[in-house]
Amino acid sequence: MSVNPDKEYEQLRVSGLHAFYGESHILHGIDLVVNRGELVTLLGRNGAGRSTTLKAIMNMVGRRTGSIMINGEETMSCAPHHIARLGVGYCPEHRGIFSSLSVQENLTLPPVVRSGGMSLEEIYTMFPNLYERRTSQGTKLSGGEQQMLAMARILRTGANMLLLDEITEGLAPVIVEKLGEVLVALKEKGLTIVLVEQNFHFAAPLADRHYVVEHGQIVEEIGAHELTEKQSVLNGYLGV
Ligand SMILES: Nc1ncnc2c1ncn2[C@@H]1O[C@H](COP(=O)(O)OP(=O)(O)OP(=O)(O)O)[C@@H](O)[C@H]1O
Repeated sequence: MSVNPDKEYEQLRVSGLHAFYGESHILHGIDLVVNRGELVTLLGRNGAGRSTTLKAIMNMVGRRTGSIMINGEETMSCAPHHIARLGVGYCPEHRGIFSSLSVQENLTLPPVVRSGGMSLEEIYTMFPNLYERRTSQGTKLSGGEQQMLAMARILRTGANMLLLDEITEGLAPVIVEKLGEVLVALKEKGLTIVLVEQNFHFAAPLADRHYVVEHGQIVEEIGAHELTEKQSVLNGYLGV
């Protein structure tokens, strides 16, 4: 797959983003920037608004106001499939696979929304256990295999920016470690990753920067190099 290696390129800019579920006002002016090739986390307590931020970027929540620029293009009025065509792949919290289909069918079914998607061969090299389970039905897969399949489906679509929501949730440590290796490999390919993650020990060594979300706003931005110095501030926000 080919990805622009220019790391200075600003791929995502969210400004003054408000989002609502019906009458509930959930996001109160989110501001964040993600550059090409960066891995950025959204940290915060349960209910802070991290998942809603990813859904709002995809235009998958109710009413929104503000601005979302992807590759310099304003996308507030774009449908989710248009946003996918701009290279954004969204992996929701509860995994998006077709459980009645086999692994291989799941990997060949998604429409290639843009050029540069990973070939089946590349996918099976990155996820050897999916190759071993290629004829197994989605329902027969372990949680970890389902998570890998969900990510693999997105990589098939040619996405170069991944919005990943709680991908390690409920998975065994050995699978979490494997997912970490996959994220490192994707970063090396130049992909941009926005990670909503409860498992800070998983996210910390992978991330370039962290945004802390509280009550639907970004309340702190912490660079990887500042983590030690700001650990107590971060712990305060996360309630640990
Ligand atoms: N479909 C929905 N309808 C109404 N309110 C919702 C909906 N989804 C989420 N919310 C509310 O929006 C707020 C933010 O939820 P969100 O899922 O974005 O939080 P989060 O930071 O990702 O934490 P969590 O890990 O709990 O999901 C919460 O108060 C939640 O109850």
